[in-house]
Amino acid sequence: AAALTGTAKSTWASFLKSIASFNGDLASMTAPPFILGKTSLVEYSAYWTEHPKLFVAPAKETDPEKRALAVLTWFLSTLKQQYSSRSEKLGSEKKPLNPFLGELFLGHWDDEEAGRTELISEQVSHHPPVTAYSIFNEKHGVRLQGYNGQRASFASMTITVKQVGHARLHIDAFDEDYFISLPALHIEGLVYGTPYVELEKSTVIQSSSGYFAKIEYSGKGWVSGKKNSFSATLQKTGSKEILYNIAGQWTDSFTIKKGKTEIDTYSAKANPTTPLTIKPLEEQDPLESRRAWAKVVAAIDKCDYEETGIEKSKIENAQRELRKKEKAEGTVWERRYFSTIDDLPVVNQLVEAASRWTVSQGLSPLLLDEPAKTNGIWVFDEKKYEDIKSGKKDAELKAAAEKVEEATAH
Ligand SMILES: CCC(=O)OC[C@H](C)CC[C@H]1O[C@H]2C[C@H]3[C@@H]4CC=C5C[C@@H](O)CC[C@]5(C)[C@H]4CC[C@]3(C)[C@H]2[C@@H]1C
Repeated sequence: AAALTGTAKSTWASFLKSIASFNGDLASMTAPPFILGKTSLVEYSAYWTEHPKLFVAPAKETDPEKRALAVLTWFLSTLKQQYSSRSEKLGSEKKPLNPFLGELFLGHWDDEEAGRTELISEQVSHHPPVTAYSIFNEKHGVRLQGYNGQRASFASMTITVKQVGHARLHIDAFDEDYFISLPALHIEGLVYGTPYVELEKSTVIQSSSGYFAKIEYSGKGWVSGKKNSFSATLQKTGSKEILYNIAGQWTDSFTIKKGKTEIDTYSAKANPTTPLTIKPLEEQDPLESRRAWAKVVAAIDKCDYEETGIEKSKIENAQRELRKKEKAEGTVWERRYFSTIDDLPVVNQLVEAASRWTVSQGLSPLLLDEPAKTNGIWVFDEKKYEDIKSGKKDAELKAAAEKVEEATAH
């Protein structure tokens, strides 16, 4: 990307100085106009399933080992979308819009083979920011749910982000669960004004069928020398035998080896993503992200940063007003699709099993993230979903939307 020049260069320099003293909450930072993104973080859940065929593939594998490999392959295919699609489309990472409490992102992918895969993403916490999501394909009985927040720190001109939360895949046909931990990342290229994500350290996938995958990330100048690199292994939990070795670049292609024999390769280029379908803005609920941020996005498109600030403040002031009212009434904002639970037994033993590996590598044991870090352990609430689908909650939804619209209007 072209190096920064003129005012952009000076605003970026002062921005970097401000990051040096930031408090860890990325969302609270005011970034220079050219780095402002037009996408809310609540939309990022969609990156998990832009390849519906790969998402449902495990449901067709009757052999548990091959099914675990299909899950690992799907997970690896999501990394490019999650962590580099904005740089590819926009030339660099951008600062996401900071979702307000209750902000929704709803959509689906239609694929001739996979059928319909539905996406529900909701900002379930604003302080700290936490996004929860549920993505499911009824035809193949494959469901992903999870939640995540970010803890950022800054050192030697690099922003390091640790993700809190986890993802969990369930395959109905085999009543199988996969615990998926989230990669830590750091932002490179800040000093040139073209920030991009590099993944680091390792993550694991632990299945209830007794398969364990670990993925170790490395970047340019590290062992592998190439940026966005990884190497992964799949083994039976507790066994030393490596069943499969997978290695390559998560932004490009990777090969799958059984022993010394290469049995498959995956290339992002050969796997185009399926577009997400969402409702036209006028049909969206006022809490849906693209409708809620439409005026801010329009102002950014016009490069009218004063108007951007005004429209953003309207949304932020409305949120402060709603929180104040709830405090006065002793109520809390009703999360539309998610609830918190005290414990997640189905995941605990997976986390415990996966921790045996992380501890054996001298890493810290995996935790199901202390609830305090994310204002609770968030799970998709099927009952809430059914009540909404049946229309039972129409009045409540309408009232919630009116509250937000009324608070934003003035
Ligand atoms: C205030 C700091 C700032 O604006 O710095 C300017 C730069 C844009 C760099 C910081 C931003 O970089 C973005 C990258 C974002 C992550 C990308 C992908 C994911 C995966 C997804 O499943 C969950 C969210 C996550 C972790 C994003 C979190 C927010 C990140 C780090 C943005 C930074 C503010």
